Amino acid sequence: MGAGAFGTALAVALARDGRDVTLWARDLADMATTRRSHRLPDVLIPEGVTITSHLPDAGEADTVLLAVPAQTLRDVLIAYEDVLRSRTLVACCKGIDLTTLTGPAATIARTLPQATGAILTGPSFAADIARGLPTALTLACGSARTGLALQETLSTGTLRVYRTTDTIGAELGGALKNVIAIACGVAIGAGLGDSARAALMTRGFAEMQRLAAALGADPQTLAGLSGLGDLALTCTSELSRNYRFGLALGAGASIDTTLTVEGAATSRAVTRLGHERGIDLPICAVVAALTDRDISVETALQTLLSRPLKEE
Ligand SMILES: NC(=O)c1ccc[n+]([C@@H]2O[C@H](COP(=O)([O-])OP(=O)(O)OC[C@H]3O[C@@H](n4cnc5c(N)ncnc54)[C@H](O)[C@@H]3O)[C@@H](O)[C@H]2O)c1
Ligand SMILES: O=P(O)(O)OC[C@H](O)CO
Repeated sequence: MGAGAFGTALAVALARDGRDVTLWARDLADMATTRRSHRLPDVLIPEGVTITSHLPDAGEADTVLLAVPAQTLRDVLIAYEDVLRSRTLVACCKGIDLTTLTGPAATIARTLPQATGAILTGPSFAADIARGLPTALTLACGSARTGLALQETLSTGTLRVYRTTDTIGAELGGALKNVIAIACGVAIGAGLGDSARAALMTRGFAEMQRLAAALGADPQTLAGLSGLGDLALTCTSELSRNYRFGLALGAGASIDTTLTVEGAATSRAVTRLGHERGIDLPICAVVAALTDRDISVETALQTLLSRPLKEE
């Protein structure tokens, strides 16, 4: 579900590997004839993928990949409850819901408790997956048995899927790395240098670990693909929309508001979560304030540099 960049890339990769795939688009436009998503225009969707805007066309499909933005996941689950509630739902989005302050796996569990929920996350650009470039992902599912089955279902010759039962760690890693990527983009966009970016990545990772530990995640999960792996990719590549959003903020350039930039809303959500739980998340808070245009880059920098000195 979701024929944007990621949903299309996953459909293409899985169909190429022989899976029976139906790709659901909210708005079909001319996709069924052009066999292209306007979010991934260079990629031709193979005939093996059934493209539809009518969800019941998914028929008996027992696994549904939800590749919609994190802030829309809850609405999608509610709108299509009848079709989704008895299936295995794999959230492919990276973010924290602003209303409930929950990640995708927890959002599924709360909204459709009868469904089996899982999350697919980790360092991966849609364009790379669609081109068949080697990519490693994390599949997190509270049920070890379902996780094992999903790992088999979603792995292909070029997509290597690792599994974990730590859904909270996996979803926090994917959500928070986007916030830190915005901070890194701002640093580079404002000309603060690579050393500043390395500091933000490292201290940002400390914030990810702190929040994850407080919410009951396994610290090892954060050191894996869904945390450190995706942080490394997103904070260093101009293919990342979150990083590019930060670059534009830092440079004072115009922002492309049509793009999905998950870290913007998530910076606000995790800042609220931090306040509620009494957890210090200074980089996330600064990103939220910058995103809301509440502070300048200069103030953001001074805020971080003037904090009390501490042990690492
Ligand atoms: N693009 C990537 O490289 C990539 C990689 C890994 C994970 N992701 C994650 O996948 C998620 C989706 O990202 P994307 O890149 O595909 O975004 P996108 O903007 O390319 O596509 C989003 C899709 O969701 C659809 N959509 C939006 N609101 C909807 C709603 N209310 N109901 C139904 N459909 C709706 C849009 O029509 C669009 O087709 C994000 O959480 C992102 O972090 C993306
Ligand atoms: O373009 P971004 O910033 O949403 O990043 C895409 C993926 O999450 C990278 O793993």
